[in-house]
Amino acid sequence: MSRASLYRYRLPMQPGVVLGDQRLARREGWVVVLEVSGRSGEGEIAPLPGFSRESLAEAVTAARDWLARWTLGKASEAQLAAAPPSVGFGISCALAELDDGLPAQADYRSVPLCTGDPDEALVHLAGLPGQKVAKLKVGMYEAVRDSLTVNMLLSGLPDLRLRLDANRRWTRERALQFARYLAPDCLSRIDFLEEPCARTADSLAFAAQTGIPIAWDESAREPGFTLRSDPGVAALVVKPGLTGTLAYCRQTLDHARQLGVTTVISSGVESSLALTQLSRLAHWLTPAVTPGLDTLSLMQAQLVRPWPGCDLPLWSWEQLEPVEMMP
Ligand SMILES: O=C(O)CCC(=O)C1=CC=C[C@@H](O)[C@@H]1C(=O)O
Ligand SMILES: [Mg+2]
Repeated sequence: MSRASLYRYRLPMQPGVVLGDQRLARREGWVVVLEVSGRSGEGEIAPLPGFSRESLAEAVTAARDWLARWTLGKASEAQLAAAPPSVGFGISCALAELDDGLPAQADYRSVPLCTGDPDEALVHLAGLPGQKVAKLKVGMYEAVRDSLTVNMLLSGLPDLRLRLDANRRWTRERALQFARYLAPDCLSRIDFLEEPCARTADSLAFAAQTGIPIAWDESAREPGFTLRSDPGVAALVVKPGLTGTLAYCRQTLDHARQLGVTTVISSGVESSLALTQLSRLAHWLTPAVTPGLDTLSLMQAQLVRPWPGCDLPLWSWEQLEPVEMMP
């Protein structure tokens, strides 16, 4: 006997959270629960506004449709692969948990995300043990201000390395302006700059002209994108929650590895439920690369599965809204 359930959640974000070009007051999505012969598996379906092509309505419609067929034994992996990415990811995680297809082990490491006051970030990073790598958003202010922040962090902490992310906000000229203001002795400690320019050609030209390695993130999820081992491309950021089924994510990671491109598993600002699954996935498939999963600090609560060490309130199943499934 197969049983599928969907639960709607609406988690409040911290005040002032801006992702891409959108302010996000709350994070909405669904938890899918699959039960078969006393075993169960869970997954999270959470398209991210401004980053996912599918809307919340499209996601839940596709999820209810596939799940209705699954309970009748008439759904296929191919149909799931053709579903919107957030649906493919959430349901494939639940299916994987049903048959132990997602290893339970994780180390819950993450590269800290620097948000808010750079001086506070400096103090926080100074206290971190071991190899210091942090992520910093750029492109939201003037190029000179962003470069001053980068210079301050890297000169203040000689053992710090940075992942930067412009979310395709710059023109080539603005990106080059940013690079010109960077302290030359700091450049070697920038692991990569995600998505500097709106146009991929400009991002490649930026990498070639400045020697600053870039990483693809949003571009790699655009229709027609082909990953190549272009000079200057250091990494591919993979957000499984926005990419698709676990099988497709594995294919994507394997393809990048064959091209010699480092892969970094990253959060799509899912709840603690999916983030713990992403940590397991990173430990399994990209164990040598610390993932970018430090997004719980953007939220005001966790969801049914806590992230170890996080002291945000944990919402229980009773705080979720059951969704009526298709007959
Ligand atoms: O990658 C990380 O370290 C954390 C996740 C993260 O930076 C992002 C998540 C979702 C959207 C963006 O704001 C941003 C990104 O573009 O990578
Ligand atoms: Mg990014």
